[in-house]
Amino acid sequence: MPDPTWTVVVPVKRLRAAKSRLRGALPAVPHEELALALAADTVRAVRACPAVGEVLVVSDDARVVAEASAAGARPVPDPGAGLNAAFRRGAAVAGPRVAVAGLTADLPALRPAELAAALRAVPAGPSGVRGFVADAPGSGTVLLAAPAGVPLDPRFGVGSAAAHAASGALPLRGDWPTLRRDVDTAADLATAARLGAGPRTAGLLGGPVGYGAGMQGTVATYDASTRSGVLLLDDGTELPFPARAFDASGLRLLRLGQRVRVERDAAGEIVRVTLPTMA
Ligand SMILES: Nc1nc2c(ncn2[C@@H]2O[C@H](COP(=O)(O)OP(=O)(O)OP(=O)(O)O)[C@@H](O)[C@H]2O)c(=O)[nH]1
Ligand SMILES: C=C(OP(=O)(O)O)C(=O)O
Repeated sequence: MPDPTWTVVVPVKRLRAAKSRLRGALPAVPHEELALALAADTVRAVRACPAVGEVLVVSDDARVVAEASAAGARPVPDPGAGLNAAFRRGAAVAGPRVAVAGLTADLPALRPAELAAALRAVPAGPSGVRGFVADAPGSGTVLLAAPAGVPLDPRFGVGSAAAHAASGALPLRGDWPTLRRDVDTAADLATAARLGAGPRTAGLLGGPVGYGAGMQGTVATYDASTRSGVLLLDDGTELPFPARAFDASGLRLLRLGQRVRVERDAAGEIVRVTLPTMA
């Protein structure tokens, strides 16, 4: 039997008011650009998910509406009564005979295959059970999915994972790190960047405002068996680097005393060690 086709409802707040806890996370990037990039990467991943037939973006923000339409999503006016009302409006537009999932718009690292796997995990058939995916900390919800004929009945907001479970929704269990990684804070953004943010968000992270771009130092210690070590920065700071930073360099080895360039993420962690001559 083929997988059912889902309609996914993605609500996006007015950019001016959205993602307030993230304000200032990228000091050189206007806040609305960051909020828009998170939503654009989320919608792009949902559109690329083979289990999804239609994407409804519930928003009153003109830029969000324009981008959503250009990306092949269908804009739905926000009723202006908060997040759950926005989800309910999207579900109503989809209609009662359609499988509807609500997804938050702050998942810039989302991989379409993880969304597809989570939607496959929703019990099919006449049981009438909704499924939800908790966010990485476990208290919030990133996805609430209702099979055809079952009302979405969204309970998003603080403590929504418990609220969804209490309302009879089934917690969907699976290793879906990019689906669970909603971005509320600067630390969440750094984690999403490590998981691999979508192109719009990555463009803001790695552009001229990139963290630590141009910082240089020398290799103080390097252990080939763990592919990790310590760098001595030009300002005298010693900075350990993990194997994944070395792996991202494309180099085969590092020599002690070798001069390197260091790329760090929003949280200050080294994500790549390269030679100063490398692009
Ligand atoms: N359409 C619509 N979307 C909303 C509304 N409130 C929240 N959202 C969206 O719901 C998702 C999850 O909400 P939060 O993580 O609380 O995001 P937020 O309210 O923008 O962020 P904070 O200001 O930091 O709480 C985000 O994608 C928001 O854009 C609303 O009233 N209408
Ligand atoms: C909107 C929610 O949470 P957060 O604001 O933590 O993303 C939620 O979990 O329903």
